[in-house]
Order: sequence, then structure tokens, then C-alpha cells
Amino acid sequence: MERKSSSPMAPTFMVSAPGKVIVFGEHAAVYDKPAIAAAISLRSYLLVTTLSKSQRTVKLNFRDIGLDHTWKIDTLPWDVFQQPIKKKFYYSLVDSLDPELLEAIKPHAEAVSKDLPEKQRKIHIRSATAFLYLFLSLSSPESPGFIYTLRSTIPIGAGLGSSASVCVCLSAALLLQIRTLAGPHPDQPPEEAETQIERINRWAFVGELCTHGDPSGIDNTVSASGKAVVYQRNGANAPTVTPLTKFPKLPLLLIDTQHARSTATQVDKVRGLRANHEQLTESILNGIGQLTASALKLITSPGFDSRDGISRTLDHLGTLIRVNHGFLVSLGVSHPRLERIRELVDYTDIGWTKLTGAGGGGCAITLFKPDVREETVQELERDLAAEGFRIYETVLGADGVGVLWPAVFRTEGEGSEEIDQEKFENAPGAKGIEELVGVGVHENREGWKFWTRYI
Ligand SMILES: Nc1ncnc2c1ncn2[C@@H]1O[C@H](COP(=O)(O)OP(=O)(O)OP(=O)(O)O)[C@@H](O)[C@H]1O
Ligand SMILES: C[C@@](O)(CCO)CC(=O)[O-]
Repeated sequence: MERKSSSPMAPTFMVSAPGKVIVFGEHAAVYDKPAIAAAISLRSYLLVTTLSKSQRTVKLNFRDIGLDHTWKIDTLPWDVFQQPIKKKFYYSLVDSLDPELLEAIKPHAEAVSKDLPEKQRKIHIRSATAFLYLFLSLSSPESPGFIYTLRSTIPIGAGLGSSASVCVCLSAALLLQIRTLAGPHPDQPPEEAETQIERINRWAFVGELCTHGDPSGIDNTVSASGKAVVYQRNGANAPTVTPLTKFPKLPLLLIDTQHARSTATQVDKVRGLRANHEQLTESILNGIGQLTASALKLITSPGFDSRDGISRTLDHLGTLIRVNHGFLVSLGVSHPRLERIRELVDYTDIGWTKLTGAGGGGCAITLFKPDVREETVQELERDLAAEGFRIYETVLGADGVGVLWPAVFRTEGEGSEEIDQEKFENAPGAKGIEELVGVGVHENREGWKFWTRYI
């Protein structure tokens, strides 16, 4: 098997990065009000296997989308990427794609999945473009061969930032492979951790430019940093994205309506309402802005992330979630399926619910009240599932990008266990992935380390 031929100098390793939800402020964000997004414990996992020196190939094995393609390293357009005026370094600040580099990648990205229908092929081409742009920018023609195997527990296209988490994984893996990242380490000086997270984040943004065209940067920032971020557009200038390093881990129910939505349609709806009822719409958008500011004040208050702080303030945070949903309903971006979720959850009184993201379908989140009965939650989950909703019990404020180097778990009293590529590829569903390699699932497993922002 290919894995057996790994060079001992470069062990098989794994990186992981979270998805996100918008907790406060969607839609108002379009009109320059702040929004808060937080990392969730649904994550992407990328296993990187180094091949023997004789195998001069790089293979992308993205299981969730069925992409499996191998390129010969020597046939990639290194000459275009290595021109002195084009050459970028791991520390370069890249905030736009170079059309000449994109053009050079195009035939290689378009070589994937030739036999598939156009719709599916487009998804593959997008992922391949992001990978090749990062690989050719950060790696070198002398690079050994690699296999990149990706699996994610984040549903794709549900507004949960799955593409950003994939890009954060790719960026972190490539930067680790060229040995430009140190740590993460508990004693790492805060400034060093900050620089490294930002480096991962910047290159992940480049990947997002390839997959999404015009990303805001919020998804890759929250995925790289973990916890939460505040995002604010600023007219024609670049938006500001500020990490909130003190966001606690809070249990959350994430419920997918499984009803497809278009962000653009929902944003247009609000624009239409604003055109016809300007003052009314402005006052709703201002209301959302105010409640987001109130949440921000709470989150950044001293001791908020302590156990005491959370129990003191959870009710306030929950109320803001409930009010935020009410405003979004007034803007016309809810959906009967989202209202059905809210109704079912409200009857159980287990927490506070709002739609998250653009609305019109997509997902809702429920922040749990303290001390909810497990049986009540299970009963609710059964009722939701019976009506065709998909449920994820997750955590808000999860860790950001992390690494398991080498990809071996040392379990107390049970010795060590190498992550087998075949087992990883075939782990059944999200539960299987989490049981095999999950971050935070087996708390007694040593190994996973996270870059953490302290400043
Ligand atoms: N698990 C995954 N494996 C491989 N590629 C992925 C995965 N998730 C997303 N992608 C890539 O990202 C592209 C964009 O994904 P899409 O915008 O539909 O989802 P998303 O990022 O989850 O959504 P959003 O940005 O609204 O949160 C996909 O076409 C695919 O190329
Ligand atoms: C609806 C919106 O506010 C969030 C969509 O995830 C749109 C945006 O901010 O670009």
C-alpha cells in the first residue's frame, strides 16, 4: 500500500479546522453593521501522507465530493509560479489571484473527473484549483510526492463554511510541510501563535478566492482562529474581521432544514424591503446592529468565559438570539421550515433559537439553557428527525486549526495507534470519522494541538 512507503523523515500527519455559524447580525452585516460568527465542532480533517522519493506524484483524495485525481509533480507549471516577479513566499501577503497563474493552472484543474456530469465536475475543478494554486505557490518542483486525503463532518453548501475549513486545512498542511510553522505549543509566545494563525489564515483566504470568487474572509478567519470573530463591512473599504479570543465553548443544537437556499435571493429580498419601506427596514437593521453590539459587550466583558461568567450571562445571550430571530422574520428571510424548528424547540423550552446565515432555508441554531434534561433533548431530536430535519449536536466557540503530528494517538494505558489511511477513508459517516480521529471526542487521547489566539 502507498502509505507503507512513507519516508521516516516526514511522518503521516493530520490537520483539522472547524466550520462556523453566524450567531448574530446576518443581513444587517450587508449594511455595514457588525456580525458575530463562531467556530463549531463540526470539522474537516486532512490526512497527509508522504510518498517515497521515487513517486513523483501528488494525489488529491477528497472523499466527500468523490474527487480522486493524481498529478505528476514534474508536469505542473512551476516555471510560471517561480518567475521572480510572480514568486510568492510563505510570509507573502496575497489578497488577490493572479490571472496569469490561474490561466497556467486551468488545464491541470480541468483534467479532473472528465467522465462526470458538468455540475459535479465544476465542484471538483473548484477544489482542484484551490489546491493547485496553494501547492504551486507554497511548495517547490523538488517536493516529494504526497497524498492529501480529506473528510469532513461539515455538510457542504449549508452556509457552515465547509470550503473555508478545507482551505484552512490545505494552507496549514502546506505550511507545515515546508517547515514554516512552529508549534502549536502551550509555551508558544502569544505573538508567535498570532503570526502563525494569521499566516495560515492568509493562505486559506487565497484558497477561498479560488473556490468562492469574492469571499468576505469571515469564514477562513473564524476557522483558523477558532472561538469567534466580529465582522464588519466598511463601505468600499476592506471589511474588518476581529477575533474574539474569549468566546467560551457552549453546547449548541444545529438543525438543517435540508431546504436549499440562495444567499443572493435572500439578500435581494431585504434590499427590496428597504427600497419600499426605507425607514422601517432601517430601524430593523439598526435593531440588529444594537443587539450585536450588546452581545459583543457581553462577550468581551471581564470573566465572561469563566464558569460563573457564563451562568450569569447565558440568559442575556439567549434573549439576544431570540430577538435576533424575530428581526430576521420581520425582514422576511425566515421560512416555514425554520419556523417549524423554532416552534418544536420552543415547546420543549430547552433553549433559544434563531435562523443562521442567509435564511430562506438552510440552518437554525439553538443555544441550550443550563441543565436541560437529556431525555427532553432526545425526544426533540426524534421529533425533528421524523419531520425530515437533520440534527447536529455541536459546540459553539470550538478550537481553530489544529494538528496531529505524527498521525498517531497515544491512549493512556493502551499504547499508540497510527491512523490508518484505509480506515480513515472508510470510516462510516460523521460519527465514524469523529470516533476514529475526532477532535475533542476522546478527551483522554493525547496528540491534537491547536494554535490559540491570546491577543
Ligand atoms: N468537504 C469538502 N471536500 C472537498 N471540497 C469541498 C468540501 N466542502 C466544500 N468544498 C469545496 O468548496 C466549494 C464551495 O462549497 P459551497 O459554497 O457549496 O459550500 P460551503 O463553503 O459549505 O458554503 P458557505 O460558503 O455558504 O458556508 C465546493 O464546490 C467544493 O469545491
Ligand atoms: C446574509 C449574509 O449577511 C450572511 C450570509 O451567510 C450575507 C453577507 O453578509 O454577505
